[in-house]
Amino acid sequence: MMVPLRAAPPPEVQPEATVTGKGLELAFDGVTKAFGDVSVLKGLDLVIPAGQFVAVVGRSGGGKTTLMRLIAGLDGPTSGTIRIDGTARRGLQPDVRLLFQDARLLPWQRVLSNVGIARGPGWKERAQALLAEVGLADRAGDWPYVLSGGQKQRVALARALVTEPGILLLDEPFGALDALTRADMHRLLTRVWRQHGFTAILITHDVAEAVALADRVLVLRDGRVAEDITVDIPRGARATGAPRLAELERRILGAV
Ligand SMILES: Nc1ncnc2c1ncn2[C@@H]1O[C@H](COP(=O)(O)OP(=O)(O)OP(=O)(O)O)[C@@H](O)[C@H]1O
Repeated sequence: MMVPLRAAPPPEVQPEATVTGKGLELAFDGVTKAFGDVSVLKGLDLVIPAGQFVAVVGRSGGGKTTLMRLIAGLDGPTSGTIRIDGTARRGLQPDVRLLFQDARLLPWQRVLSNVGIARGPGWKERAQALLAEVGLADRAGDWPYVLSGGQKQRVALARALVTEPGILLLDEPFGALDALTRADMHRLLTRVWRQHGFTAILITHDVAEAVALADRVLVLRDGRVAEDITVDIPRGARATGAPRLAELERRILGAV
């Protein structure tokens, strides 16, 4: 039997992202983090809806990595609560994955095994499919040392996605790449974010990167969110350098 096709909505109301809705909501209630006498985060109140792409910018030492470590469960807040989909976060959780500036691949494992690090039934097929998604289908049998920096980051991205995380934390993942490779990675990340629907939190020093990728940019200053800026420009229009984009960049730079 033929399944009737649903009529596509007119282009002007078509949602920009085809998110499958696996992202998790992240909430901070009065989150404080102190190291000795120094408060790095000072009572953060924030809700990041499921599936949103948020960039966090701020000066060096502003607490960005500390924030990531708290979300990842690598460290706990001094006071306050972090909730993931309404539940207080405790310790490491498999639905939150991290991507760092260095790919951190296991040098003694081939590319396929690096991606399929969480074994289990069907892991090879799953790892192979993810390698294809990041454009490395033909590199499954290679050792990590033969890959370029950008290719290593693609493998790390595939590995992060293998457990279908609800939240992906990206701590300056493209900082070490050249401009062209970085632009390729931006396109790839946008594509997989749409495809997989995770909530993305990207730390970056690069304001242009923040407004190119995110729905929302948080400026972290003196342990607080100094600015919370919505990037109200469709992604398709961002590459062309819309005047509104330059205006947002100036505003963010001013706040940093
Ligand atoms: N384990 C720790 N013990 C003591 N102080 C710490 C610890 N971790 C971080 N800090 C301090 O907290 C402050 C914020 O550090 P954090 O790494 O979060 O900043 P950042 O915004 O990520 O900086 P960068 O952009 O340079 O990576 C810094 O002053 C740092 O020295």
